[in-house]
Amino acid sequence: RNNMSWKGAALVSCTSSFFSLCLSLIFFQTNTGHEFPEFVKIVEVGPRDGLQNETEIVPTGVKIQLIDMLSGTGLPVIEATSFVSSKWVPQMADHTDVLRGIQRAPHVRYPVLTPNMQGFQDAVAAGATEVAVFGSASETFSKKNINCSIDESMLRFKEVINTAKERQIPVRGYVSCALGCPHEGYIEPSKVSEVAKSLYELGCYEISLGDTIGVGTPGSMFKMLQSVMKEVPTNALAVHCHDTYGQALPNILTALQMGVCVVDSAVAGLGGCPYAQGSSGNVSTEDVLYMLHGMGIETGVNLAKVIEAGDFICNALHRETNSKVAKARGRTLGCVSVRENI
Ligand SMILES: CC(C)(COP(=O)([O-])OP(=O)([O-])OC[C@H]1O[C@@H](n2cnc3c(N)ncnc32)[C@H](O)[C@@H]1OP(=O)([O-])[O-])[C@@H](O)C(=O)NCCC(=O)NCCSC(=O)C[C@@](C)(O)CC(=O)[O-]
Repeated sequence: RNNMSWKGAALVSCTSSFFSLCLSLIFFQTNTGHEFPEFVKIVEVGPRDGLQNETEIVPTGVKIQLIDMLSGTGLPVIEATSFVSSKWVPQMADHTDVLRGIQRAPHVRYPVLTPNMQGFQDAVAAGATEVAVFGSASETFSKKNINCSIDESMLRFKEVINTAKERQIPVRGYVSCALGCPHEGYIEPSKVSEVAKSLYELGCYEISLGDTIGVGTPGSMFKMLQSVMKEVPTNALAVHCHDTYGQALPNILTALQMGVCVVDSAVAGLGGCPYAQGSSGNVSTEDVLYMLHGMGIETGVNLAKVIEAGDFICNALHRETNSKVAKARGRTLGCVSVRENI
């Protein structure tokens, strides 16, 4: 009887979640007038965002092999490492060896994080051809993450972006805490749009809006994007969702429906930010691909090969994958269409 009532409750809960998701999508559709995009660009952040929070140092060879495996999956962008202080993030201390050690595939871009001129110069010396600066919509997070205020960070980024322009190096920009801050809590959408606008005007070609601690919902994602889209063209926006509250896929779906067609994700759902305690990994690349392919949205990425790369890194880390799709793949689900998506 307990089992039956549990199943009944689960069914009611799933059915009501499904209907509320459908209702919210209909609401968003009528309010945004957008259809889903036909193609979505996936930015794989596993080797950087995914690994930066690991307490045990991951051998450089493992990082290189992971990136090389991901390079063979059809992913167009793989964020390889970050040129930050090794005192702050020891896991990324081998950035130069990683960047020099990977086999670059011709159609893949390998951006690296550069918080300041020192990081930029080291990255270029190591062979970086694309970089990313990372700001925050929260003053406190900015201080804790990069040791300066938002205004100071913009001055540093301006120098990086201007030098990058001279060398024709594209720069991506991140806005952390776009849907909440581990220290300040709620962040006004207007603050997110202000920081996104500054980065865009400085010359970042794409602005990735990070739900750093994974607290967002389709409701807050909708409001935040509505505000940002007044300042930055939609085709220059990306979403970067962590899955702490299990909202990453619905949040991404909301963004897609509003016209965003760039999604950051991490193989095996690795990750977390060293300066955002308790936040879980990024949304898994496998789960995003499964959803997109199931909707008929093209990505050019081979999901089965991403799952293989996920198996590799999870074995190396002695860890179970965070990807629901990778977990489900090993089971007999008795449903042909599920396998077709893989
Ligand atoms: C930004 C800094 C470097 C400022 O750090 P600082 O201590 O304020 O820097 P400083 O300019 O005062 O210099 C102090 C020392 O740091 C060195 N230094 C200075 N710059 C560099 C550099 N680039 N690389 C290596 N070393 C550097 C510098 O040479 C000096 O060395 P010392 O003389 O003491 O030996 C520091 O705060 C830092 O490294 N922070 C790391 C932040 C980080 O990596 N956070 C995680 C990534 S962000 C994230 O995960 C969010 C995101 C992007 O994924 C999106 C989302 O989910 O929201």
